[in-house]
Amino acid sequence: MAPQLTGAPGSAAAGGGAAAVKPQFHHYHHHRLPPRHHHPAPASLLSKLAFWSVCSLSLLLAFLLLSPSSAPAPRAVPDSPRRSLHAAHESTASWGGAAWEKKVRASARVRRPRGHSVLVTGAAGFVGCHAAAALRRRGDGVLGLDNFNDYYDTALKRGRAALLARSGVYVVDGDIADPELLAKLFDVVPFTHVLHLAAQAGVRHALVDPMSYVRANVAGLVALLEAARSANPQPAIVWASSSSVYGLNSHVPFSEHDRTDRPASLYAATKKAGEEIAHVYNHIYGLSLTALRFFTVYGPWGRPDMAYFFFTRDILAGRPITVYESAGGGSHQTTISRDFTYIDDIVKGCVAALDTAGRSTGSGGKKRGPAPFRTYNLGNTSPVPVTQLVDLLEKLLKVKAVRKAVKMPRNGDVPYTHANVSLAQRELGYRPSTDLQTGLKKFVRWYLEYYHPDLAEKQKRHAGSNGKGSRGRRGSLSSAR
Ligand SMILES: O=C(O)[C@H]1O[C@H](OP(=O)(O)OP(=O)(O)OC[C@H]2O[C@@H](n3ccc(=O)[nH]c3=O)[C@H](O)[C@@H]2O)[C@H](O)[C@@H](O)[C@H]1O
Repeated sequence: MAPQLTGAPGSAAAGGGAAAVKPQFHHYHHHRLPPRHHHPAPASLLSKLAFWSVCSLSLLLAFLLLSPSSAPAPRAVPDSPRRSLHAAHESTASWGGAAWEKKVRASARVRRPRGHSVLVTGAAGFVGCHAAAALRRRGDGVLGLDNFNDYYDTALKRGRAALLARSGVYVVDGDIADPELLAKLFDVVPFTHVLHLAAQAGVRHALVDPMSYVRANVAGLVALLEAARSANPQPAIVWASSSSVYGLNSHVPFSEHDRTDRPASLYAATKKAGEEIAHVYNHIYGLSLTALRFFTVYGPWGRPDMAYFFFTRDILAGRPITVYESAGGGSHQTTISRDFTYIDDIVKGCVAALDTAGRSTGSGGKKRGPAPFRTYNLGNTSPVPVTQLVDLLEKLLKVKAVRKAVKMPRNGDVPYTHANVSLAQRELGYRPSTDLQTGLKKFVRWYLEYYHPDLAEKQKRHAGSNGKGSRGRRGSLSSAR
């Protein structure tokens, strides 16, 4: 039975709990202070002094109790659920306790011979939820981890997690930057692999909130690698880097041998930093590490901050869309293009990377021999101009877009991406098979069913009367069927 996913936006507001303990003394203080020249009787003065001392002490106590750094939690197994209160994302989620551990173990239990036990970080994210579902479908043990932050609509993230829950994948509500939680997870489950997809994504948003990129993509990655290198056994790690590391590289198609030292955005710089950090952990601790450079991934259950997604929303609402049309000063390209890659192709690449990842060699925090260190492009190999993306959306939505063509601003975007995937093809058997038109059709069908079920129904009836009927798949993560 398909879940109803069109409800109100999620209520999991990050950091909302702090307001409840904020002292509201300002007005009280102001109104009750005695007049300046009034001399109260000694007894009354003493009782006032006592009253304010108690207030100050309570405030100090409340501050100390709620401050994460002042109350380091012990590494011991907590009997009752614990609240995560970490600076990177003030998750109000609780974890720990016997019932929680049972759920964690059940989710990570392998159900096929020689299957993997995989921790998927960012499991309530776009790629994370599809990858977790695919691994679970073939019988791998899968545990999700996600902090459900509000970078975009948390209801969408909760919806993805709800679907995963139905297929037996539990998504722990917690942060990758929470070392105690990570240590606990590795204590409870001897993960063979980590698919690390939790990150602060989005190229342009880095102009707005640069520190969120440093926290998630640098500090968060280090926290995860620290936990993995101390784990016994050490897992093999496959993680999401980005096509954006190629930055101002003008040699096309982009190959893994090309320069990646000229990023155009802070997002790209943090992903590039991640690749270097990963090398350190491979070199010192013998962790098996594979970086996958994703090229503009799109599809059902996608990210609302990406152009194909918000273009769809705005076209349907009759709002103008801004289409970047020329690079202005680029050496060889004038058309802004992307190597748009369909989610199912990316998931196949992730699964193949997990299957082919050699083992980590360290134990007890020490390297015992060389471990694999790999980097692969996962793209589609056929760039499409953004103007053509809009043409396709107009056709599929049957609505004309109100286009505002502008020269690409200097906002971190690069003019052009194009993947050379021959290395992934050779070593992972990666062969992208979905062109943009086919993939967008699947995205649009999902989008309408999720956000505009009436419109979806109308389109279906129309297609049915033309002999092209399709069965609704609302609430399903298997987008390829
Ligand atoms: O491959 C990656 O590593 C990255 O892919 C994605 O970034 P991008 O390729 O930039 O995708 P996206 O924002 O959808 O813009 C698509 C096109 O629309 C153009 N664009 C964008 C906005 C706008 O208003 N107008 C416009 O023309 C824009 O100039 C661009 O040409 C992920 O978001 C990122 O997290 C990272 O994973």
